[in-house]
Amino acid sequence: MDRMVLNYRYFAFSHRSLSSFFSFESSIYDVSIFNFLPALFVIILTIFATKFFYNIIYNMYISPLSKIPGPRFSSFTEILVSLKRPQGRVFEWFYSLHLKYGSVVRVGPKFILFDDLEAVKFILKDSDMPKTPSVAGIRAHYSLPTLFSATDKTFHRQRKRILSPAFSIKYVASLEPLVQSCVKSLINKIDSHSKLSRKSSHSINSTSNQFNDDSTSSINLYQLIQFCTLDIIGETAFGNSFNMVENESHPLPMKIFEEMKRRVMCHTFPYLKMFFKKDPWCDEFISKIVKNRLKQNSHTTKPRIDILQILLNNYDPLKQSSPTAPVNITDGRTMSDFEIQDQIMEFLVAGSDSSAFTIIMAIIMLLYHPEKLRNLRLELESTFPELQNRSCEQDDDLFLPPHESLKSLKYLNAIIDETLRLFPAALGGIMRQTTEDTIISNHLIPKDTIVSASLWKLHRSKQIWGQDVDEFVPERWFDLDPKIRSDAYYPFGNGSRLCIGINFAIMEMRIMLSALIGNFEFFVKDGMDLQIVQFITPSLRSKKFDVGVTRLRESKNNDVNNA
Ligand code: HEM
Repeated sequence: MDRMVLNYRYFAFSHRSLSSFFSFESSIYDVSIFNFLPALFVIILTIFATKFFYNIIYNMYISPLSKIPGPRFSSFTEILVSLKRPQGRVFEWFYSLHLKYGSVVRVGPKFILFDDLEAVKFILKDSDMPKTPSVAGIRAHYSLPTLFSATDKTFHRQRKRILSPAFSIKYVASLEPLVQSCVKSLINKIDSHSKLSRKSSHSINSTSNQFNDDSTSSINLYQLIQFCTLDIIGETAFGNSFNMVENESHPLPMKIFEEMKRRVMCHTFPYLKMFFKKDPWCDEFISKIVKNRLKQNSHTTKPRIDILQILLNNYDPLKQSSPTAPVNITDGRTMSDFEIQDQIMEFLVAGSDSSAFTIIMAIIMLLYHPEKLRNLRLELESTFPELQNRSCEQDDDLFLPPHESLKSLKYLNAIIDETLRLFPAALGGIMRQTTEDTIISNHLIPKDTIVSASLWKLHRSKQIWGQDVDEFVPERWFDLDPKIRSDAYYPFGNGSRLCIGINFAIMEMRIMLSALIGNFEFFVKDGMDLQIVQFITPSLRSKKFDVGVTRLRESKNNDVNNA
């Protein structure tokens, strides 16, 4: 009791003395704070300025990365990369920097490009480094990873494990009839245009592959191919074709492009986020896909197994459904409804854009290299003799080869390989981040540095591929050293992050390319804008490749008559 009183007295005393101290001092304090404010401001400013200038000096002269060549400005800021990004031409700038500075180039204080074989092999295959945190910029929400954008290894492994059954060789083979039905719609649609073209009066010079008429019979082949790859992903992954080819118009490709561009911009300029307004169209479109499937499932006991069903099977209603709530990012097995939405978006983008881009680039290359086009046709005609006996008058005479017989076609496969060499989807490079101090290409690369494998440059290295590296030469693949294929060619990435859709994409490209080239003669329009841009996936900037078209038999008959 005494102690309590004592303690209380002590508290009363100390409290009184403290309050008197404050009341006594406060007037002095009020005066002094104004006196000291400018000094305080100067001190804070000096600390920041010192830190700022120290960082610049450290990055320019002291950091182990300071010995790596690159634009002077890039040694202390990444702003040059940020400024180039909105134009979608960063890949071209990186390429020119390699030409200027060599194999290892510094493009930011902690951002290094590598184009030599050993370094790229180490970055993609041997080291298994995680993706850079910046990949989160392509997610719908920063805290919710997807398979492509995962940086956490456990999360990535779990998510890949649950999705892999939908991409096994056996399962992909079972999807062939669905792919064929979408490609059939494509060639039927193009055929209906070629019939129009027969009726119209424009002239086509079939020997020079030129087409100079603005008549309605020209088609935007790039758009049709994009529609077809989206129909295929809709049919195979989500259970319904979007019928884009059939209707010949759909906002989806443009809306996806705009949304991806918005995400890149928000990530590049986070302080301007409020100016990049989100269009709810994509979310609403995807939400309809999910609702339709749930409705279909309520009428059947045996739901179809595809990507959408795998996502729904792993739905966890207890996981947060709002992107603002915290999330356990190490759990890649279960998904909230928000995560399912974004994973679907990812498959729509990854599963259609890269394939469509590769197919259109292959066709462009073939149209500008008629002798290669002829070689492909000869190969198709010798494998499928029915191609030589077709009549263009019969509608059901369109050529649609089975995948099994395309697998061994040397020239067709070489064309796909050569296109992916010259125009890999990851034009700007594949980025990873070091998790510890690491030696790459004899340079000490500190922990947390972005290291990028410059695929575009490696795929065009004269030392590896020869003097004709910039030429389209499918023949180079016939007797290529297998070591070059395995170590210097990464169109689908490598290691644990290898493209999950590789088997699917190859089947799709073989079928579509052979069906297009086997059925039609395309005629290039003058003055096409063929500039490539890359935001997340690459595309033609104009979103257009306008061509004239006729059925192949007919164009051959014309050649004979003209002769
Ligand atoms: C010609 C067609 C394609 C090309 C050139 C291509 C290229 C690539 C590349 C280079 C990567 C690795 C990126 C990295 O390591 O950072 C990748 C990953 C991925 N691709 Fe593809 N891709 C194609 C088609 C597809 C298709 C058809 C799908 C789906 C149906 C798909 C889905 C994915 C996914 C989900 C990833 C992330 C895999 C992971 O991180 O584990 N891709 N792709």
